[in-house]
Amino acid sequence: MKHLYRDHIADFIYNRLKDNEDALKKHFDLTSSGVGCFYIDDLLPDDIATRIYKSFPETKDVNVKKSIREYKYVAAQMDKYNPLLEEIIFAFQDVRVVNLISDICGYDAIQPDSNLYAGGISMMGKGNYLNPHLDNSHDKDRALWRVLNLLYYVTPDWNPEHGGNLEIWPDGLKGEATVIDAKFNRLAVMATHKKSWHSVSKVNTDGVRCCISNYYFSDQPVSNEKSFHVTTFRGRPGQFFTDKLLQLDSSVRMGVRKLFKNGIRENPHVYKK
Ligand SMILES: O=C(O)CCC(=O)C(=O)O
Ligand SMILES: [Fe+2]
Repeated sequence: MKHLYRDHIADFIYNRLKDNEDALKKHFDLTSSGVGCFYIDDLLPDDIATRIYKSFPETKDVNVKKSIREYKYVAAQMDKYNPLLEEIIFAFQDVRVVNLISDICGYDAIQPDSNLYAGGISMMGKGNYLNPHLDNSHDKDRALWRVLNLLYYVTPDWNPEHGGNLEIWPDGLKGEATVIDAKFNRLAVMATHKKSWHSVSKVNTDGVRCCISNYYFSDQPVSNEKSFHVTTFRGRPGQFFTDKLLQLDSSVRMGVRKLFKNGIRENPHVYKK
């Protein structure tokens, strides 16, 4: 009974993906030599997507992450917010949705992450950005590999000129970026591995770019990589000094994690139940 609503949302997600399965498979397959990805628009009926957007908290009521790496607002402790947010997040963890997305991407043994380690909701307002980075390779206990990133955007009338575009760098930061703008009611799915560089361009409008975020994990990595990496940031093309600083920052954090498996402080970005 309790999960009726998330089941109902999952039905819509499942059906929309299923109806487009072949095209999505083709797209993921075509991109997977670089960074496998696909996106699908009109994921949910417009009124549900709008209600999800309206249920986002204000940025003052979530956690800010602000450094030269990134500047954005996040929350994973979902029992503190409008319950619809928890329903939509966990709809993406419905076993039918997880299995269908695994199938589309050609991955086996995928599991969602009920701890919302680095998942949950994210909000980006004017001046917010995410520098190019690789997501942490693992889950919170470093037992599973992070293999897919699901980003569902819900801000009405968001367009590419507002910034906040997802940029994927299949040929690295010296190559061209594939841009997926954060269009209302769009789900973007991308592979995460040791070469899946991605970023979010600076938001330059007064609105807030709202996103529902989920990661999927597996006991096997996407490519034949063997070792752990922390979330690793770089400068954008042209940001020479930022790039040097971020490379140093990543190697220091990597060094710490080699010494102390779980880092020196507990990562606050999880859902404590
Ligand atoms: O918000 C997005 O489009 C990307 C988010 C992301 O890459 C991250 O949180 O690691
Ligand atoms: Fe990321």
